[in-house]
Amino acid sequence: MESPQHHKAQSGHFKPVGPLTGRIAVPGDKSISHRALIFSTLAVGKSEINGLLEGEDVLATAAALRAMGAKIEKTGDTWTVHGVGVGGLMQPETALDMGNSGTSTRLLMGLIASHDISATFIGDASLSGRPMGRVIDPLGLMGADIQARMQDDKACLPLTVRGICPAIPLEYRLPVASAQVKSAILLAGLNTPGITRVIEPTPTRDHSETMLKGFGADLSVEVDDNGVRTISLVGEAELKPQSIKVPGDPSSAAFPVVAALLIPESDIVVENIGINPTRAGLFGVLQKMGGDIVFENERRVGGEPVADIHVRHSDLKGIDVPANIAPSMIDEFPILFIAAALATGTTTTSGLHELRVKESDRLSQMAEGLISLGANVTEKEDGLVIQGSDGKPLSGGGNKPAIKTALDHRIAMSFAVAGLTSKAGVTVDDMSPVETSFPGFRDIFLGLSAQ
Ligand SMILES: O=C(O)C1=C[C@@H](OP(=O)(O)O)[C@@H](O)[C@H](O)C1
Ligand SMILES: C=C(OP(=O)(O)O)C(=O)O
Repeated sequence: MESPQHHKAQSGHFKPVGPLTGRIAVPGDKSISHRALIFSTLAVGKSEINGLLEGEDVLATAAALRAMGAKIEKTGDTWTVHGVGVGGLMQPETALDMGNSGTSTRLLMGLIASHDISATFIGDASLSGRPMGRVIDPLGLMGADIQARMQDDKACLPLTVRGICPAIPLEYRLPVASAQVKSAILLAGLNTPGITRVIEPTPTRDHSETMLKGFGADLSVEVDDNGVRTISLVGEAELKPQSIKVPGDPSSAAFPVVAALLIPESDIVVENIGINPTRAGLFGVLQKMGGDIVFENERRVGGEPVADIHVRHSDLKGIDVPANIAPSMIDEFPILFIAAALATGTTTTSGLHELRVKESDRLSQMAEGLISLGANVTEKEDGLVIQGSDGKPLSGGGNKPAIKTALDHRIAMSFAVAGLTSKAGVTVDDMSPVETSFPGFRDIFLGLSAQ
């Protein structure tokens, strides 16, 4: 019932709306939700999770963990996980269907790599084109045997991981700034004797480190003078069950936040959003562009900083977005590009090669879609240069061909927001991928514009 769906395309039309007003919440953080389920599975005993994102990506992780022996159920608003303990995973009987989810795939590959089991990973057309060599290389060094389909010299799904126990502890310097690769290695390290070390020249989201410490793992982080982080994890860990509250997802909050900045007279609060600095880069960039964004009621929930985000309509100015901020807002560039297209002046982005290997090539999909709506966009190898419209709505238009979303939820949601701020509305060819990360997306916007 909860295995990932492979949907039929469902187009959507988004018309200009009046001011957005009111208070809303968005679903739970996707990164933290995946990790809450995985770490709870590795604890001995019963963990409880509140605020879990019930999007298809997270449900794919849950289904795979069940197939490897975890008992995962929902009662009322609370998810309970009866963990099997580090080293206790069972051999899954069928292939693990990861749907559209890169995080599920790469983290679970790491988990399986140091267990004496094997698993085949399959996924949808988007996921099946994404590069897996970045996890295959370090997990191979730890002793796992991974056989993948090759596509244009790139290792891709379907692939089979044959884990090894005991695996060999690894010291690994990340060649690409990726929290998924870091987390895959740490997960493999949990059931490996000795110390596993990941060296991270550019910091990425640190939820795995924070949560592993919370679950009782012996993990330390050292930061040198150049900001290079070394994460050391003592293996053969024993994790203790936890009670976890998942904050609202800043990557989902990004859509109503940008919509409220762009639509005149809007004034909204998005409640209970994670503002971990390794995730919240977009909000700082929008503030630099002149966006009226205030963090209210700042507090900590389960080790993560959280705030209510108050946003009012603002006249945005284009800026030069520094490349080193990219990891802290890597999933938010599509919606930033919409904001930039309506700002006054030029916005320049760079250092964004990674955007080409997400659910779609987000640089080319966004450039193509924005140009079709009348925006002035230049696509470079590692970023977009966008000449803003000086606040004038993009033309959009009923007879323009639908925007192509290429199975990418963030492209779909970005152009939905573009439609709300356009002259004549925007049609998006397929809104079904939105279910991967933001169930209820449309209703939340309807609520804000109806008030
Ligand atoms: O670790 C995670 O939860 C994620 C890391 C990022 O991917 P990369 O590690 O590929 O940058 C991000 O794009 C993804 O949505 C979630
Ligand atoms: C890149 C994303 O997710 P994943 O890598 O898990 O598919 C995303 O949610 O924008």
